[in-house]
Amino acid sequence: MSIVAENLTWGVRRKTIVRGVSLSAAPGETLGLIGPNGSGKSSLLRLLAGLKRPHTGRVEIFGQDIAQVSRRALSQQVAFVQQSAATDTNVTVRDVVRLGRTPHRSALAGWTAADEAAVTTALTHVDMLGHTAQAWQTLSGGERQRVHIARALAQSPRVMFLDEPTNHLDIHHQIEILRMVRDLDLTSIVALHDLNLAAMFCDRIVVLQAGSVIAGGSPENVLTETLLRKVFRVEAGVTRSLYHGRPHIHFTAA
Ligand SMILES: Nc1ncnc2c1ncn2[C@@H]1O[C@H](COP(=O)(O)OP(=O)(O)OP(=O)(O)O)[C@@H](O)[C@H]1O
Repeated sequence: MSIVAENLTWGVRRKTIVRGVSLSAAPGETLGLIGPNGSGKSSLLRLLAGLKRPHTGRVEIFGQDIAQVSRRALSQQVAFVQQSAATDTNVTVRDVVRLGRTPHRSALAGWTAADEAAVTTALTHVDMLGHTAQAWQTLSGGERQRVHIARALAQSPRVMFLDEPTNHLDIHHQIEILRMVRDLDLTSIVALHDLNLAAMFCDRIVVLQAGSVIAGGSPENVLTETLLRKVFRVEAGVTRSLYHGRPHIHFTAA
Protein backbone atom coordinates (compact mmCIF):
# COMPACT_ATOMS: atom_id res chain seq x y z
CA MET A 1 0.00 0.00 0.00
CA SER A 2 1.15 3.59 -0.64
CA ILE A 3 -0.82 5.13 2.19
CA VAL A 4 -2.17 3.41 5.29
CA ALA A 5 -3.91 5.32 8.07
CA GLU A 6 -4.94 3.51 11.22
CA ASN A 7 -7.39 4.75 13.80
CA LEU A 8 -6.66 8.48 13.37
CA THR A 9 -8.27 10.73 15.92
CA TRP A 10 -7.76 14.48 16.24
CA GLY A 11 -9.65 17.39 17.72
CA VAL A 12 -9.44 20.72 19.45
CA ARG A 13 -10.29 21.28 23.08
CA ARG A 14 -13.31 19.08 23.76
CA LYS A 15 -14.35 18.76 20.12
CA THR A 16 -13.34 15.61 18.28
CA ILE A 17 -13.02 16.43 14.58
CA VAL A 18 -11.53 13.23 13.14
CA ARG A 19 -12.78 10.04 14.82
CA GLY A 20 -10.95 6.75 14.52
CA VAL A 21 -10.38 6.99 10.76
CA SER A 22 -8.65 4.09 9.02
CA LEU A 23 -8.10 4.00 5.28
CA SER A 24 -5.58 2.90 2.71
CA ALA A 25 -4.68 3.66 -0.88
CA ALA A 26 -2.85 1.36 -3.30
CA PRO A 27 -0.05 2.57 -5.59
CA GLY A 28 -1.47 4.61 -8.44
CA GLU A 29 -4.93 4.77 -6.92
CA THR A 30 -7.07 7.91 -6.88
CA LEU A 31 -9.10 7.91 -3.68
CA GLY A 32 -11.92 10.44 -3.34
CA LEU A 33 -12.82 11.91 0.02
CA ILE A 34 -16.36 13.23 0.18
CA GLY A 35 -18.61 14.46 2.95
CA PRO A 36 -20.69 17.48 3.94
CA ASN A 37 -19.18 20.81 5.01
CA GLY A 38 -17.40 20.44 8.32
CA SER A 39 -17.24 16.63 8.18
CA GLY A 40 -13.45 16.69 8.63
CA LYS A 41 -12.06 16.24 5.11
CA SER A 42 -9.44 19.01 5.32
CA SER A 43 -8.47 18.01 8.85
CA LEU A 44 -8.02 14.40 7.77
CA LEU A 45 -5.91 15.41 4.76
CA ARG A 46 -3.68 17.47 7.03
CA LEU A 47 -3.18 14.48 9.31
CA LEU A 48 -2.39 12.23 6.36
CA ALA A 49 0.12 14.73 4.97
CA GLY A 50 1.85 15.10 8.35
CA LEU A 51 0.88 18.75 8.83
CA LYS A 52 -0.96 17.89 12.04
CA ARG A 53 -0.16 15.24 14.63
CA PRO A 54 -3.00 12.85 15.41
CA HIS A 55 -3.99 12.31 19.05
CA THR A 56 -4.23 8.61 18.35
CA GLY A 57 -3.31 6.47 15.39
CA ARG A 58 -0.61 6.55 12.75
CA VAL A 59 -0.01 7.16 9.06
CA GLU A 60 2.36 5.11 6.95
CA ILE A 61 3.51 6.19 3.54
CA PHE A 62 5.28 3.44 1.60
CA GLY A 63 5.70 1.51 4.84
CA GLN A 64 7.26 4.37 6.83
CA ASP A 65 5.56 5.92 9.83
CA ILE A 66 5.45 9.62 8.89
CA ALA A 67 5.95 10.64 12.53
CA GLN A 68 9.46 9.13 12.29
CA VAL A 69 10.42 10.82 9.00
CA SER A 70 12.03 14.27 8.70
CA ARG A 71 9.96 17.02 7.12
CA ARG A 72 12.40 17.23 4.20
CA ALA A 73 12.30 13.48 3.55
CA LEU A 74 8.51 13.57 3.75
CA SER A 75 8.25 16.45 1.30
CA GLN A 76 10.38 14.53 -1.20
CA GLN A 77 7.54 12.00 -1.32
CA VAL A 78 4.38 13.89 -0.45
CA ALA A 79 2.81 16.99 -2.00
CA PHE A 80 -0.26 18.75 -0.66
CA VAL A 81 -2.48 21.12 -2.63
CA GLN A 82 -4.29 23.01 0.09
CA GLN A 83 -7.50 24.99 -0.17
CA SER A 84 -6.83 28.64 -1.08
CA ALA A 85 -3.14 28.41 -0.22
CA ALA A 86 -1.55 31.85 0.09
CA THR A 87 1.59 32.81 -1.78
CA ASP A 88 3.84 35.83 -1.36
CA THR A 89 2.84 38.53 -3.76
CA ASN A 90 5.92 39.85 -5.58
CA VAL A 91 6.72 36.69 -7.49
CA THR A 92 6.12 35.26 -10.93
CA VAL A 93 4.30 32.06 -11.81
CA ARG A 94 7.64 30.38 -12.49
CA ASP A 95 8.97 31.41 -9.04
CA VAL A 96 5.98 29.79 -7.35
CA VAL A 97 6.36 26.53 -9.25
CA ARG A 98 10.14 26.50 -8.68
CA LEU A 99 9.43 26.39 -4.94
CA GLY A 100 8.14 22.87 -5.54
CA ARG A 101 11.72 21.76 -6.24
CA THR A 102 12.99 22.85 -2.79
CA PRO A 103 12.84 19.40 -1.13
CA HIS A 104 15.00 17.91 -3.88
CA ARG A 105 17.76 20.54 -3.84
CA SER A 106 20.80 20.65 -1.60
CA ALA A 107 22.24 23.90 -0.24
CA LEU A 108 25.28 23.54 -2.49
CA ALA A 109 23.83 22.34 -5.77
CA GLY A 110 22.62 24.94 -8.22
CA TRP A 111 19.47 24.89 -10.27
CA THR A 112 19.73 21.87 -12.57
CA ALA A 113 18.33 20.94 -15.96
CA ALA A 114 16.21 18.31 -14.18
CA ASP A 115 14.72 21.03 -11.92
CA GLU A 116 13.95 23.15 -14.97
CA ALA A 117 12.36 20.22 -16.80
CA ALA A 118 10.16 19.40 -13.78
CA VAL A 119 8.92 22.99 -13.65
CA THR A 120 8.18 23.13 -17.37
CA THR A 121 6.38 19.77 -17.32
CA ALA A 122 4.30 20.82 -14.31
CA LEU A 123 3.27 24.10 -15.96
CA THR A 124 2.38 22.22 -19.14
CA HIS A 125 0.23 19.72 -17.20
CA VAL A 126 -1.94 22.51 -15.80
CA ASP A 127 -2.09 24.47 -19.05
CA MET A 128 -0.16 27.45 -17.60
CA LEU A 129 3.03 27.48 -19.65
CA GLY A 130 1.88 30.63 -21.42
CA HIS A 131 1.74 32.46 -18.05
CA THR A 132 5.26 31.59 -16.86
CA ALA A 133 6.51 35.16 -16.50
CA GLN A 134 3.24 36.65 -15.25
CA ALA A 135 3.10 38.18 -11.78
CA TRP A 136 1.33 35.91 -9.30
CA GLN A 137 -0.94 38.66 -7.97
CA THR A 138 -2.35 39.34 -11.44
CA LEU A 139 -3.65 35.77 -11.94
CA SER A 140 -7.33 34.87 -11.80
CA GLY A 141 -8.57 32.56 -9.03
CA GLY A 142 -8.61 29.52 -11.29
CA GLU A 143 -5.15 30.29 -12.68
CA ARG A 144 -3.77 30.55 -9.12
CA GLN A 145 -5.29 27.20 -8.29
CA ARG A 146 -3.65 25.63 -11.34
CA VAL A 147 -0.28 27.14 -10.44
CA HIS A 148 -0.54 25.67 -6.93
CA ILE A 149 -1.20 22.29 -8.49
CA ALA A 150 1.83 22.81 -10.75
CA ARG A 151 3.97 23.58 -7.69
CA ALA A 152 2.86 20.26 -6.17
CA LEU A 153 3.62 18.41 -9.43
CA ALA A 154 7.08 20.03 -9.65
CA GLN A 155 7.80 18.39 -6.31
CA SER A 156 7.75 15.05 -8.21
CA PRO A 157 5.85 13.41 -5.34
CA ARG A 158 4.89 9.75 -5.08
CA VAL A 159 1.79 10.69 -3.11
CA MET A 160 -0.40 13.73 -3.53
CA PHE A 161 -3.14 15.10 -1.28
CA LEU A 162 -5.51 17.61 -2.84
CA ASP A 163 -8.11 19.60 -0.94
CA GLU A 164 -10.85 20.71 -3.30
CA PRO A 165 -8.49 21.17 -6.27
CA THR A 166 -11.34 22.07 -8.61
CA ASN A 167 -12.38 25.13 -6.58
CA HIS A 168 -12.47 28.21 -8.82
CA LEU A 169 -11.93 26.16 -11.98
CA ASP A 170 -14.17 26.30 -15.04
CA ILE A 171 -15.65 22.98 -16.12
CA HIS A 172 -12.98 22.36 -18.75
CA HIS A 173 -10.18 22.75 -16.21
CA GLN A 174 -12.07 20.80 -13.51
CA ILE A 175 -12.18 17.83 -15.84
CA GLU A 176 -8.64 18.31 -17.12
CA ILE A 177 -7.15 18.54 -13.62
CA LEU A 178 -8.98 15.48 -12.32
CA ARG A 179 -8.17 13.48 -15.45
CA MET A 180 -4.51 14.40 -14.96
CA VAL A 181 -4.58 13.40 -11.27
CA ARG A 182 -6.16 10.07 -12.21
CA ASP A 183 -3.68 9.39 -15.00
CA LEU A 184 -0.48 10.44 -13.21
CA ASP A 185 1.68 7.62 -11.97
CA LEU A 186 1.17 8.50 -8.31
CA THR A 187 -1.22 7.82 -5.47
CA SER A 188 -3.66 10.57 -4.66
CA ILE A 189 -6.30 11.33 -2.08
CA VAL A 190 -8.55 14.13 -3.17
CA ALA A 191 -11.32 15.89 -1.27
CA LEU A 192 -14.15 16.82 -3.61
CA HIS A 193 -17.56 18.42 -3.25
CA ASP A 194 -18.73 17.61 -6.76
CA LEU A 195 -20.04 14.07 -6.40
CA ASN A 196 -20.41 13.52 -10.13
CA LEU A 197 -16.76 14.40 -10.71
CA ALA A 198 -15.82 12.10 -7.81
CA ALA A 199 -17.81 9.31 -9.48
CA MET A 200 -16.10 9.93 -12.83
CA PHE A 201 -12.49 10.15 -11.73
CA CYS A 202 -12.00 8.27 -8.46
CA ASP A 203 -11.15 4.57 -8.27
CA ARG A 204 -12.64 4.43 -4.78
CA ILE A 205 -14.51 6.84 -2.57
CA VAL A 206 -14.45 7.26 1.22
CA VAL A 207 -17.35 9.10 2.86
CA LEU A 208 -16.85 11.15 6.01
CA GLN A 209 -19.66 12.21 8.29
CA ALA A 210 -18.99 14.07 11.55
CA GLY A 211 -15.36 12.96 11.43
CA SER A 212 -16.03 9.23 10.94
CA VAL A 213 -15.77 7.08 7.84
CA ILE A 214 -19.27 5.85 7.20
CA ALA A 215 -18.80 4.27 3.78
CA GLY A 216 -16.03 3.33 1.40
CA GLY A 217 -15.71 1.44 -1.86
CA SER A 218 -16.23 1.82 -5.58
CA PRO A 219 -18.27 4.83 -6.79
CA GLU A 220 -21.07 2.38 -7.76
CA ASN A 221 -21.25 0.91 -4.28
CA VAL A 222 -20.91 4.15 -2.36
CA LEU A 223 -22.99 6.69 -4.27
CA THR A 224 -26.43 5.30 -3.61
CA GLU A 225 -29.69 7.20 -3.28
CA THR A 226 -29.92 6.11 0.36
CA LEU A 227 -26.44 7.41 1.20
CA LEU A 228 -27.07 10.73 -0.55
CA ARG A 229 -30.24 11.19 1.49
CA LYS A 230 -28.67 10.14 4.77
CA VAL A 231 -25.32 11.94 4.52
CA PHE A 232 -25.91 14.86 2.19
CA ARG A 233 -29.63 15.40 2.91
CA VAL A 234 -30.59 15.52 -0.78
CA GLU A 235 -33.13 13.64 -2.84
CA ALA A 236 -31.45 12.30 -5.95
CA GLY A 237 -31.63 9.56 -8.52
CA VAL A 238 -28.50 7.63 -9.50
CA THR A 239 -28.14 6.09 -12.97
CA ARG A 240 -25.25 4.55 -14.86
CA SER A 241 -23.94 7.12 -17.32
CA LEU A 242 -24.17 6.22 -21.00
CA TYR A 243 -21.08 8.37 -21.59
CA HIS A 244 -18.56 7.06 -19.06
CA GLY A 245 -20.22 4.05 -17.43
CA ARG A 246 -19.85 5.47 -13.93
CA PRO A 247 -22.74 6.49 -11.64
CA HIS A 248 -24.38 9.79 -12.51
CA ILE A 249 -26.38 11.64 -9.88
CA HIS A 250 -29.50 13.55 -10.88
CA PHE A 251 -30.58 16.02 -8.21
CA THR A 252 -34.19 17.04 -7.94
CA ALA A 253 -34.91 20.75 -8.30
CA ALA A 254 -38.36 20.77 -6.73
N1 LIG B 1 -8.19 24.45 14.45
C1 LIG B 1 -9.50 24.31 14.63
N2 LIG B 1 -10.12 24.84 15.69
C2 LIG B 1 -11.46 24.70 15.88
N3 LIG B 1 -12.27 24.04 15.05
C3 LIG B 1 -11.70 23.49 13.95
C4 LIG B 1 -10.30 23.60 13.67
N4 LIG B 1 -10.04 22.96 12.51
C5 LIG B 1 -11.21 22.47 12.06
N5 LIG B 1 -12.22 22.80 12.93
C6 LIG B 1 -13.64 22.42 12.81
O1 LIG B 1 -13.66 21.04 12.49
C7 LIG B 1 -14.71 20.75 11.58
C8 LIG B 1 -14.14 20.06 10.36
O2 LIG B 1 -13.42 20.99 9.58
P1 LIG B 1 -12.77 20.62 8.19
O3 LIG B 1 -12.24 21.87 7.59
O4 LIG B 1 -11.84 19.49 8.40
O5 LIG B 1 -14.05 20.09 7.39
P2 LIG B 1 -14.28 19.87 5.83
O6 LIG B 1 -15.01 18.58 5.71
O7 LIG B 1 -13.00 20.02 5.10
O8 LIG B 1 -15.26 21.06 5.50
P3 LIG B 1 -15.59 21.86 4.12
O9 LIG B 1 -16.30 20.88 3.24
O10 LIG B 1 -16.52 22.94 4.61
O11 LIG B 1 -14.29 22.38 3.57
C9 LIG B 1 -15.40 22.07 11.29
O12 LIG B 1 -16.54 22.17 12.11
C10 LIG B 1 -14.37 23.12 11.67
O13 LIG B 1 -14.97 24.29 12.11
